[in-house]
Amino acid sequence: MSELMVKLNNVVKSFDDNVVVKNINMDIKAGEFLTLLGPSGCGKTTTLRMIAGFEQPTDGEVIIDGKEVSNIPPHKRDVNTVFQSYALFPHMNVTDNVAFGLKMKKVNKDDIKRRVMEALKLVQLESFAERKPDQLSGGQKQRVAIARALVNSPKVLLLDEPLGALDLKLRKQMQVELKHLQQKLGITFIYVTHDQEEALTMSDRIAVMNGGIIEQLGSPDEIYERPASRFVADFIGETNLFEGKVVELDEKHAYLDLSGHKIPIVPTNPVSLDEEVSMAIRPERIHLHNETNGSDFAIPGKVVEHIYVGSVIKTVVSLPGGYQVTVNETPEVAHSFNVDQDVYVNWEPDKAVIIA
Ligand SMILES: Nc1ncnc2c1ncn2[C@@H]1O[C@H](COP(=O)(O)OP(=O)(O)OP(=O)(O)O)[C@@H](O)[C@H]1O
Repeated sequence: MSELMVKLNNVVKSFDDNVVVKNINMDIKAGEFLTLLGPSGCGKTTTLRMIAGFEQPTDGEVIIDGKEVSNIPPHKRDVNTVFQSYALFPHMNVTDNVAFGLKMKKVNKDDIKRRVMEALKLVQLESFAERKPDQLSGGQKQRVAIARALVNSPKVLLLDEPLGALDLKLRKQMQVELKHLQQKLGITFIYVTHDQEEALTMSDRIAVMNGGIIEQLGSPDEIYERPASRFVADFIGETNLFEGKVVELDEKHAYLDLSGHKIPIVPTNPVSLDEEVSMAIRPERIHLHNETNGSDFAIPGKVVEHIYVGSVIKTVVSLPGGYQVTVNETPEVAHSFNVDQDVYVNWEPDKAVIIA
């Protein structure tokens, strides 16, 4: 997976005076599943459309498989796009929808038939070949759209919120199917979504975008466990954020002062004495205790409420300095602490991250 497939080189896109993609650089490897993730309006779709060829960069280069393609139209690039809206031809049956691109390219009839059947088989729609789009469910329509893209054997498949119109259960099922398909075919997938759970489930790497820039590019694990910025920590999953001053440093730890309590952290980036920093800790990394238990540190607090969310309970605890933290625990553990009870919270020092 080391061969480079798509390269974005200082790519900028403006619409009139509005710069919506600001100097993006990104290397996407052959066979990689890369997701552009971010809130509405952050520039994900515009970035994808520049790779597809539907938009031209205002500045910079788009390189696909070693070739600069910025001025090459979409149909001459080795890429295909799957849209949320499916974009199927309503008057054509499934076979004709999937065959359309190959017919336009004047591929011979036998090859078209074979390739269409192969593509329908990949998405498990062989028995639906004669149906029209309005005789299919949303998930089946999206499978047709995927088959229509795959039939061209593109080097890169671009997917713009392809599961956005499906209900939660079907979306989860299709996420797994799409990931398996991508692994089986070994095609580079570039996937746009604003759904962080979807991105974490499917991707080899995620580019978290915000305001036209990439805030962080990394594996789901890196993005989740080591968010590089406050925005990433906040946008991906749930997190507890603290502000504090570095009051002590030793070989392994930095110690933050949080309203008079010294909190040890294992910093991944160098920090200096007296520096004001932000610290993020995930709810599932915080533990509740009745006593200090002689641990390295324990912050006293009071249970505010329990929130039920299925298999975990979110316990909100007020801490000194006006902070409130959310702690995820199993129902058994959470229920052993009552609302208004005095408690202690702590975590492993290496589970907290210092962020920019
Ligand atoms: N053709 C256009 N003309 C003018 N502005 C545009 C055009 N296309 C996109 N924009 C603007 O560019 C910004 C980024 O849009 P883009 O569609 O890339 O965002 P997105 O991250 O994909 O958001 P969403 O998740 O809502 O689709 C938005 O402010 C949008 O209004």
